[in-house]
Amino acid sequence: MVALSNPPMEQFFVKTTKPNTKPIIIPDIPLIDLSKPESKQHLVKACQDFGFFKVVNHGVPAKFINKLELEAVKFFSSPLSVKEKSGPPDPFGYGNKSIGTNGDVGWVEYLLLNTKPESDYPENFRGVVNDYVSLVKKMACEIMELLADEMKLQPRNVFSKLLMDEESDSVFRLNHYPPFPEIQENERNGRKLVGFGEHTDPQIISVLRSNNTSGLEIFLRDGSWVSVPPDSESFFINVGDSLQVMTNGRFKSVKHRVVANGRKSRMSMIYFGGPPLSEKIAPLPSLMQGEEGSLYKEFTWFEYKKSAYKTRLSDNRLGLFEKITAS
Ligand SMILES: C=C1C[C@]23C[C@@]1(O)CC[C@H]2[C@@]12CC[C@H](O)[C@@](C)(C(=O)O1)[C@H]2[C@@H]3C(=O)O
Ligand SMILES: O=C(O)CCC(=O)C(=O)O
Ligand SMILES: [Fe+2]
Repeated sequence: MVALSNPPMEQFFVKTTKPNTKPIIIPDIPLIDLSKPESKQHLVKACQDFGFFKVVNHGVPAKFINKLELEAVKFFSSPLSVKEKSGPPDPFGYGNKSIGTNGDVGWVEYLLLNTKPESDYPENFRGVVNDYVSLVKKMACEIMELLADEMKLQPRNVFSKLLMDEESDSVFRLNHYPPFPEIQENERNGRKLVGFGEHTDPQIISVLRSNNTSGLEIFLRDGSWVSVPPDSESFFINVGDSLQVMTNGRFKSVKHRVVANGRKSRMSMIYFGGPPLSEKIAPLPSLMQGEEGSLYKEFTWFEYKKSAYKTRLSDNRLGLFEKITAS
């Protein structure tokens, strides 16, 4: 029998630019209060400036979040041999340390689930995941309708209908980042342990909720990585590559990553809202002004996804679809 070896530990680290420095805490992470009507302008600005924001007063009852978190804790604390019965992630299922199929590794174990009804889920997850996903999808749709309103796009469900479509190709992910005790020693040497390497999400919108353990970092346009303070009662939203294309680059899909924590486990749950496979991903005609041309070649979500899944996490996936413009 051939023993499967773990990837060498060196592969799990990234160099930090300045050793011995504390992570920068994002100064003003855009905060959207969904109970306030003026959130619309704020939302558009957050999508343009950061591609990332935090949502409060979101209307998702804590009971549904807690139930799912409890099942996730139970699942990840079960023996590896039990978890592996739900793997490998091809593309759905349990995965451990290896992300995707192109050589990425991370200090993480996870469960990737199809959000389509009747999908095959590990025991105890079916009801809780379905309840959670429907609520979070509803919130994502509300956000996208507010965005459409503010941008004067007709109909106002121009984005949200893609997630509501029966054929919507959405994914749900549970990530568990175990603590890594030797982290401080590594940080002193200017190295961070990567939980989930830098990347952008390919879909339209991602809705993330985590426990109160830090780790998520976003990449700002000034070239710095900033740590996002965790908040288990809020949701964090990020613009995906497809929404960047549909807005012809007005909204930015944010580059983000997760670094491991020295003392505590981080647990996150993410809904990735995607369009149907056959959907053409292109700038919305009603958004284009004057002589403005599309920045992107034409493609369907199926074509983008197929290409994206051949890439490594940190690759610029959209680059392949950008039009080359003469300057
Ligand atoms: C390395 C990879 C993992 C990923 C598929 C890919 O080839 C490139 C995109 C990755 C990503 C990032 C966002 C989501 O977590 C994810 C499920 C997705 O749709 O694209 C993952 C993919 C994955 O883990 O399979
Ligand atoms: O686990 C997290 O906090 C973020 C993970 C992530 O970015 C992803 O799964 O695409
Ligand atoms: Fe992500």
